[in-house]
Amino acid sequence: MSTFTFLWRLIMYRPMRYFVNALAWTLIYLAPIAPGLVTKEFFDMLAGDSALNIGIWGIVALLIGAALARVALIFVGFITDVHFRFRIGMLLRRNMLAHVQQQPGARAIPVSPGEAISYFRDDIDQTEEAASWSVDAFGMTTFAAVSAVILIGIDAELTLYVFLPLVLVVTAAQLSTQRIQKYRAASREATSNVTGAISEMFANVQSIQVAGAEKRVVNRFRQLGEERRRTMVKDRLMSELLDSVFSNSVNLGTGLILLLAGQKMRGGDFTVGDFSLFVYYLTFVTQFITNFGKFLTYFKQMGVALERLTALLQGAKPGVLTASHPLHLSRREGKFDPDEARHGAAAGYDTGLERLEVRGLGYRYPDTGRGIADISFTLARGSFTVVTGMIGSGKTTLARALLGLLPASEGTIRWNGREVADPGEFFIPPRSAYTAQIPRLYSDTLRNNILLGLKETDGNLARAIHAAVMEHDIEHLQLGLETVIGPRGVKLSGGQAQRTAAARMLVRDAEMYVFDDLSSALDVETERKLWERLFEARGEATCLVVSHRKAALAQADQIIVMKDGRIEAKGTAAELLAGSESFRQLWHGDEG
Ligand SMILES: Nc1ncnc2c1ncn2[C@@H]1O[C@H](COP(=O)(O)OP(=O)(O)OP(=O)(O)O)[C@@H](O)[C@H]1O
Repeated sequence: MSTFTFLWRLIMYRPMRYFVNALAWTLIYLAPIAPGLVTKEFFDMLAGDSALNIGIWGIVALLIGAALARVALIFVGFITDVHFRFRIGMLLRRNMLAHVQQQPGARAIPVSPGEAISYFRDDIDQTEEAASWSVDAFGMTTFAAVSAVILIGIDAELTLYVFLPLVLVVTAAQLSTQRIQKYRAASREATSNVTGAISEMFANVQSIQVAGAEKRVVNRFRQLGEERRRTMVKDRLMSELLDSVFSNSVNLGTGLILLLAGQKMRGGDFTVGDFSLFVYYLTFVTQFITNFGKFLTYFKQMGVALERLTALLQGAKPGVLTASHPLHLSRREGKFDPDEARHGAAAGYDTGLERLEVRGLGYRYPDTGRGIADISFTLARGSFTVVTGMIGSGKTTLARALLGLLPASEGTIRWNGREVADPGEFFIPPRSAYTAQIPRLYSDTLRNNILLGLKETDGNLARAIHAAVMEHDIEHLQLGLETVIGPRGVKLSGGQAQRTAAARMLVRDAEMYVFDDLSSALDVETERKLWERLFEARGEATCLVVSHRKAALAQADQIIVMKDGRIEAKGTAAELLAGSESFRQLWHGDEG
């Protein structure tokens, strides 16, 4: 999609609001025409050349009236602008967020969350800015055209002589924006290198001291500081130079008018009022050129923002960004109903799981070409299935592709015989719940981390905590469930973090529980208790568990042994001990 099409589609999202905004700002930009003409009359009156006969107070009243009208227009203009630009920003953010949420969970965004936030904030701000300035560009051009007609009417030659060099000077300055962008980018990068170095130094004080590297680190920091100084000086020099060109061009223009007009005034065909009108409009025409340049810069930046936003869509059509959706800002658009939005994918399925069939499931990571292929198995209601295998054999990939957290490239999944079209939207509570190998915890209380917004009812929290073998840990925490566990749960041990995630999963009633290597940070005794309690608590629920631990394998109705992304063997522990060499190794390896 071209930048222009992007802008056009955004405008067409709310064309009436854009039109009203454009009208308001065109009037605002046209407003100085009137005081310019009044000022001309004032000077002509002093010189006795005035055609209007309204006296000095009449002129003062007209000037005040024109100023007040402009203030009122600007007031209206800001309201129309805010309504238009924030709707565009909200639509883009809404569409991007909806797209990210529809992506398979493990690949929702192709960048770090910090970077994604900068796309949502800065790139969309940039786009809003350009769309908003397009209105100004239109208004300013109209002003320039009207004022040019008036000035040419007074003196075409002077208009040309005065405005042409001015246009050339300011345009030349605008053309150097590319250079200023280059300097700006370099100074930004140098600044982030310096701040990056500061945070690395603070994070690694001990390693720096142990390696006796203080001097080298300080020298490197000096180098980075020096680089930053150099790039900042260039950046500032260029900006100041441009600023001075813009602000001085009015003075230069006035000087030029004086030189050229003096002659004409002596001849009597150019009045003092004409002179004042030229000078008055000159300021606004200069502003027009500066601001038009600004719009061009914003438009270019909008192109960059569009590229970045499109990259975040990971191959989806850029049209996703501008698709029209209600923002639920007015009563007419109605209230947003999250349940209606969420459960579309599951309509028509029975919730109770009788049988889950997976046939020929496959997924390859685009960057390594590794993954899983030809995975087929069946889970019966209430069964306990363990997926096992060596490190890197594809166990996690299997669980994630099944749940739609990775986009499976082949295969089918059937829930009670009916094909699941979108596993990512389908496998959510109350159909299934999942604990990842590396739990995602938040800097909040333990209680909120487990409940994640769910209501606490009839001891559901206590039961989940008991099943996840967490009750002793909570007793030993000074604030118990109200303990704030720090960013990403840093105040918890690895095992506590995993069991918190397990409790989060178990507090949600689900037909199917999927655990990815839940026991990797648990001691043998805690793990034994965990499986025991889980068997007590889960009732009819079906479990799919990634594990290599005997405590889990021994309980399994079915074990799937993975090797190099494929199923190597399937069966109970006894069958596999008799028939699978890989399984024997895993089983005895756990003893070791
Ligand atoms: N995000 C990723 N990008 C690219 N390749 C990946 C990614 N994650 C895993 N792989 C590769 O896919 C293969 C299967 O990995 P997977 O994590 O599913 O194995 P696993 O059996 O769960 O391993 P572990 O026991 O260490 O958890 C491995 O060869 C791994 O290198």
